[in-house]
Amino acid sequence: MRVERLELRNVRAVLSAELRPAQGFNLLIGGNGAGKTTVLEALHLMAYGRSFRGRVRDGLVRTGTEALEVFVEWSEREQGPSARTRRAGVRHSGQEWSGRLDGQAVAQLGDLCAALAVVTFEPGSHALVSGGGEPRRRFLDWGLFHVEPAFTAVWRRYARALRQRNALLKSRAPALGQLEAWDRELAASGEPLSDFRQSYLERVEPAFSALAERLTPMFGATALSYQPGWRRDELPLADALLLARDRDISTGHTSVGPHRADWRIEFANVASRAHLSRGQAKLAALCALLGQAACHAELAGEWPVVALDDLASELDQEHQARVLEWLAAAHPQVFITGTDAPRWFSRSAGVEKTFCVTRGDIRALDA
Ligand SMILES: Nc1ncnc2c1ncn2[C@@H]1O[C@H](COP(=O)(O)OP(=O)(O)OP(=O)(O)O)[C@@H](O)[C@H]1O
Repeated sequence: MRVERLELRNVRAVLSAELRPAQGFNLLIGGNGAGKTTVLEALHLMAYGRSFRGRVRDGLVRTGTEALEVFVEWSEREQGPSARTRRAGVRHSGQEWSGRLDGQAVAQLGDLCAALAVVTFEPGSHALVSGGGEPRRRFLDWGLFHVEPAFTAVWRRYARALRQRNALLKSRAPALGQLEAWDRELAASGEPLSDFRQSYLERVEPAFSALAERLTPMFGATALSYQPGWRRDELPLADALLLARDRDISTGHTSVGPHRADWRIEFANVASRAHLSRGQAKLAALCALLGQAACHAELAGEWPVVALDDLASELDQEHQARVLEWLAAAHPQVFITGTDAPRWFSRSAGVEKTFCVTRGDIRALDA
């Protein structure tokens, strides 16, 4: 996947900008507060429906304007017979939005997000390792939305059943027949949902381990282990829901199921993730994200776009070099922001295009 054109209007400090990035490495260089991260946020918005720094209404729309606009044109499967150019645009006020994909209005933001695949590593990415389970579940679900056509329906069915069951539980005296009906729905969707997630994690693991060997050899051998959200090795979800029913009625929420699922990175030489420094947690998160990108390349037949925010301040030079060498060999389209170019580029001719960002103004440097 390769972004050919990216347009931003009224996104934070950027009044209006158009970028025509290259395949390979694209650097966005500028001073603090210049608007470099904003470009990655715009890409992320198109791929996830929100910025990695929060929702659109949390400050993404330029002050004094009504709505932001982002437009992306990208090519898909450039090498194959099904090569095509796709176009997506979104206008978002923070409250309301409208979007178009390939000339058609889209009904759900999710339809836009399913089209463009972007993997973003940013200062908050360590939450993938050191935070709660939510970002790790999102990690799995994002991958599956893109590579497993049957996943979305199963996910929606489970989410709906969970909402309904929780609403019923909150009524404190739920009708047993209704509760049983939603339990059946949860079990019927939760079992395949867990199968999808578990097998996806197994698919990510080899790429993750290969990267970890390269980036974090001091941690020793690695594994990714999945926790389904109930004792799946002992009983089916239907039984787990039945066993938890009295407790769930008294607490007013569903205590077992894939919405409580999680996964863990296990390193042979690290007793607990609490022993990881923040920088080490970031490295582990980067291995997971790039492992996911590599897995996506294998399953979807092409690389997602890779966005690395402020790489030089996140990793030391040795680790930057290892990451950049790996990316140079794999050759996805990459966007990297920084106040300066990572030093690795001074010894390699890897940069395809550099954009100078100054107070919301973005200009390509002539090669
Ligand atoms: N809603 C907004 N309207 C106008 N300007 C905004 C808005 N939100 C943020 N800004 C400005 O946009 C800039 C933030 O841009 P961004 O975070 O992309 O900078 P950056 O180049 O990545 O900076 P750094 O190197 O410090 O991380 C800041 O100058 C900030 O004051």
